[in-house]
Amino acid sequence: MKQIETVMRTAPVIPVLVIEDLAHAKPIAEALVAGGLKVLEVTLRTSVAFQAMEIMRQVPGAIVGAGTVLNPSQLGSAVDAGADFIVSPGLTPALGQAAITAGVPFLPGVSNAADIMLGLDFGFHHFKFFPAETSGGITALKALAAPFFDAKFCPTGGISAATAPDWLALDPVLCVGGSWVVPKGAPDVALIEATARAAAALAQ
Ligand SMILES: O=C(O)C(=O)C[C@H](O)[C@H](O)COP(=O)(O)O
Repeated sequence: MKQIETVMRTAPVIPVLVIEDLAHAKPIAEALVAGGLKVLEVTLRTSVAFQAMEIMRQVPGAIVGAGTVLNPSQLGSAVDAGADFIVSPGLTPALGQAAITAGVPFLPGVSNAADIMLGLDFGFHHFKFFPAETSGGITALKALAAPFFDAKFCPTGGISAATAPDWLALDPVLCVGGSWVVPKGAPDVALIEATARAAAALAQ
């Protein structure tokens, strides 16, 4: 199992995926990996999310994590479904403890100093800055990164192909997350692969 820093350094962009139809799982994962984005975050927002993760994990090269993990029960189910890593929009003591107990790479969501301090208490140094744009954007992350000089971030929420390079230029930012790579609906695999290739090319 990879460390969360290794996962974050694999590609500059983590596509945030909302899979509504299980038939879309394989073609989307194949197109993303072909385009150079190997790290995939499947949000637990749909009833087929766990099955989608299992299908995507069969695609050679794919590193598949679960997103929108809100509590220990969902974390346990995601680990059972083979999640390579776990992403949450926020951090609670119960979820932090569950991630440590499970020994799974974990990227907890933070949006302020207290969130980061809770994470540090657990020994976490890698965070999803969420929701990135509405939490103050680049200015806010720069301010937070000053006292928390050891912390590394994956800003997510409101980031686009146009703004991703500005975030990736920040030292503590190892990658960004975003749903822009895979538009909703039936997958246009050629478009997804091309968008992924452009995103992968943003590597620092
Ligand atoms: O579902 C989750 O786990 C989340 O925490 C939220 C997602 O990461 C963001 O909604 C993605 O943001 P957009 O790229 O602006 O669509």
